[in-house]
Amino acid sequence: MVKTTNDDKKNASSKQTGNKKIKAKDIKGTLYKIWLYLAKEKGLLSFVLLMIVISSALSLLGPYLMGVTVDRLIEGWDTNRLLTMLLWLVLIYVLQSVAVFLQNYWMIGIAQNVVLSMRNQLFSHLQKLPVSFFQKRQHGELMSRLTNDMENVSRTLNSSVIQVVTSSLTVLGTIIVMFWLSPLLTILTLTIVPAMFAGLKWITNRTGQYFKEQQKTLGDINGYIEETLSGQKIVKMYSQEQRVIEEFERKNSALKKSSYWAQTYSGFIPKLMNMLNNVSFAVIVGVGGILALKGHISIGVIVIFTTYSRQFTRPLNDLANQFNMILSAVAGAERVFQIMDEKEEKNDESQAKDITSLEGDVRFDSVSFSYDQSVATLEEVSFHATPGQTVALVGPTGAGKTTIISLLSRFYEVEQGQGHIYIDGMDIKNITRDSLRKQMAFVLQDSVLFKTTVRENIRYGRLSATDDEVIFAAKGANAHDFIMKLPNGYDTILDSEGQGISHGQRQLLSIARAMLANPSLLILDEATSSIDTITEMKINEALQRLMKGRTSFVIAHRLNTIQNADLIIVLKNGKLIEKGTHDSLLKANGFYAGLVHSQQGKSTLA
Ligand SMILES: Nc1ncnc2c1ncn2[C@@H]1O[C@H](COP(=O)(O)OP(=O)(O)OP(=O)(O)O)[C@@H](O)[C@H]1O
Repeated sequence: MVKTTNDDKKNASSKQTGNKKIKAKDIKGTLYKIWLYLAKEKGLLSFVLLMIVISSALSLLGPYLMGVTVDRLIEGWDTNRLLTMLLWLVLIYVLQSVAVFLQNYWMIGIAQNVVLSMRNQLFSHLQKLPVSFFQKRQHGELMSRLTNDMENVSRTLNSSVIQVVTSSLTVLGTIIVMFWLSPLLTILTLTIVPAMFAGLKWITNRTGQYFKEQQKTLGDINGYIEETLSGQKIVKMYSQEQRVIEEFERKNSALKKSSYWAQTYSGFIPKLMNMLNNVSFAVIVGVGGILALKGHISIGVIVIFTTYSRQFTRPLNDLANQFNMILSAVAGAERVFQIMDEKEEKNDESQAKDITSLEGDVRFDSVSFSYDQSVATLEEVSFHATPGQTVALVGPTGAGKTTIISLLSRFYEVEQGQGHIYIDGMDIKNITRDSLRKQMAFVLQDSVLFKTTVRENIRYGRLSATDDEVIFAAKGANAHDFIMKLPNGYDTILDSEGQGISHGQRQLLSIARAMLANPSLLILDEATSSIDTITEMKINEALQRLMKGRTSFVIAHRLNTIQNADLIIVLKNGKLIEKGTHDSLLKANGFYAGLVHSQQGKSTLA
């Protein structure tokens, strides 16, 4: 078994960070943006800098005074003087620790303030971005920017910034004092540096290769575990257990091999540093001894140099390690800023008005639309829904049903000259987005629930609703009975995955939320997944109640809702090819009639 020490792990992790493919494209620009955040904390930052200067200076002063003490002892200092000097030394080291503590304490405060405001700004900016932005990106990737990337920035600001400044100051100060004491011995000590970096480079090149391999095989094995766990049922059904185990063992062996070499090579780093430190120690003591014998330097100078040489190689090594971490944090910050630079949803037109109520008269007038300006998603779609009507949108997958809803809710905009959408006779461009959406409610296939109580989940429909109103809505949605059977009734905490309640019950909650919102326009995206007959009946009954007196748009997958719709709009390849009632369309014996006949006996239409 390969043993790993803490140092090895530290080196390994810093190496891994360095190996990640993310690299900042505009380091200068990103650093400037980070600086703008840091600059808000200028006062505290100058205290931190002061503490860094003090602690670095004291770290030079301590060893220097020790050397002086050795020389004075040789010259015949008495015990009293020695004790006084020792007290000074204790004071210096105590003060240095205090300065280090304060610089860390204040810097953590600064870092957390910066991260707090970056995270707040990023989150609130995300809320203002248009729907099209989210459709182009994976949620996992966005989550990673809010969590991993921010964490990366936070960690680096917390420690790396201080370490880089302290290390640079210490290295610079040490070299200056060493030159002042003995240029010859300084040059000899410094010769160790190129050897140290050459050795480090040799090892890092090797480890880099193996760490890359290790990351790849680790990703591979993780993916395989996830795949087989989520597909356990299929694995068992087809009796593939043995084959899966063999494949896993093969991947596991590959991981062991790459990890073995990665750890072995990275394990050399601290050993090499130690060896070089010992060599430099021997050189200083040997050459220093000769120089002292010849009267060029005192014994005290040798003592100072031996401490300084350690004090000098360690920060150099730290600087090299921190460099990788800082680069990866800058890349993380850049990814955060990229989102902050994304354009927010367009402002409402200057003439746009707030609306407080709607009759629910909806008219599409020759509306055309394209997501990417090349392929037409909708072509000259026109229809008219009068208040209270139920409109069913029917058509094969990709026909443009969801796009019609997205345009109606202004998640996307109809471009100039591409037609108009009127609500109660007003072009929707002249209605503010916020007030328009307040008049709409959505019951979608996948009901979105939040990790809070049932009560608050329903109240999301109208935040000002009282508890009684919430219960009234739940009763109207046929949800009250099942809620009362939950462990804590309305106070039961749901999780966002909706565990503990069925798919159908989630739909009922979603209907209750819509009832509470009391919208003029209702959008329903029928659930396609199988729901038991009793719950389905409850859902249908609740929906009929919800739809009463409101203009409703139903993206229809089932025959029963469509049969009762006042208007059925049949779409194909973005074109409205038929419209009418179920009976009239059946009589016309066109595309819709064909769809109905071909789907007879099946549960879904589209
Ligand atoms: N955000 C988007 N960016 C680019 N193209 C899109 C986007 N959303 C939908 N489309 C494309 O527009 C066309 C119409 O999609 P839409 O979602 O409106 O169809 P639909 O009838 O609702 O389909 P389904 O029944 O499968 O939900 C499809 O070809 C789809 O690939």
